[in-house]
Amino acid sequence: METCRLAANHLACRRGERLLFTGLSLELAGGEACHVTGPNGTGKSSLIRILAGLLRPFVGTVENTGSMALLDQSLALDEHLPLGKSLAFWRALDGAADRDLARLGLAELLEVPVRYLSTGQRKRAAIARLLGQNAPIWLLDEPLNGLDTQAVALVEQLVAEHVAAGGIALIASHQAIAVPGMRTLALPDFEPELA
Ligand SMILES: Nc1ncnc2c1ncn2[C@@H]1O[C@H](COP(=O)(O)OP(=O)(O)OP(=O)(O)O)[C@@H](O)[C@H]1O
Repeated sequence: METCRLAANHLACRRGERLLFTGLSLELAGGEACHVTGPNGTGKSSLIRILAGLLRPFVGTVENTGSMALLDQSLALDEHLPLGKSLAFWRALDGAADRDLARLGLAELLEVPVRYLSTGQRKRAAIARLLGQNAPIWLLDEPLNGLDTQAVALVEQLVAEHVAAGGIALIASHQAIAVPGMRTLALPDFEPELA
């Protein structure tokens, strides 16, 4: 896997008139995972979006070496196509074979239109897309939502494998997630006054 690094320098995040967090710095090298925790509304998803380059920080900078793949609540698959064809669209762009479809329990669902997939099946499909991107840096926003116990264990295993192979995983989740050696970053539950 290509060398990777992800650093956030003195980030502050403003949403509307609220300052969600300030002075947030982190640095992750290849082989490291971080679990971002915090009560509802503290800014876990906002942090992930800032790191992904989808939201401008109020203050601070993000640096990354290596490409990033984002897993969040949106599913970037054509709802009207069967799952297999929808994944094939991205496979043609990524130039990589779909990985682990059987392991994700998707092999039997390739003929099913994406719009008919259940919540957990949609999440599994999103994970297939994540794997297909072959990105060294994973940004995962609530990756366990909607998954059954077996699938939760599979995600934990996939993250552990990714990190063991030299990748980075940053995971925002309310739920406990077991990955060996993973650090925790707890977002504070407070609202600093805007200057
Ligand atoms: N576009 C927006 N404009 C104003 N406020 C916003 C916007 N998007 C989100 N917020 C607010 O920012 C705060 C943080 O939202 P965010 O989704 O980052 O929190 P979270 O920690 O991921 O929450 P949860 O645990 O509920 O998923 C919330 O109070 C939310 O209402």
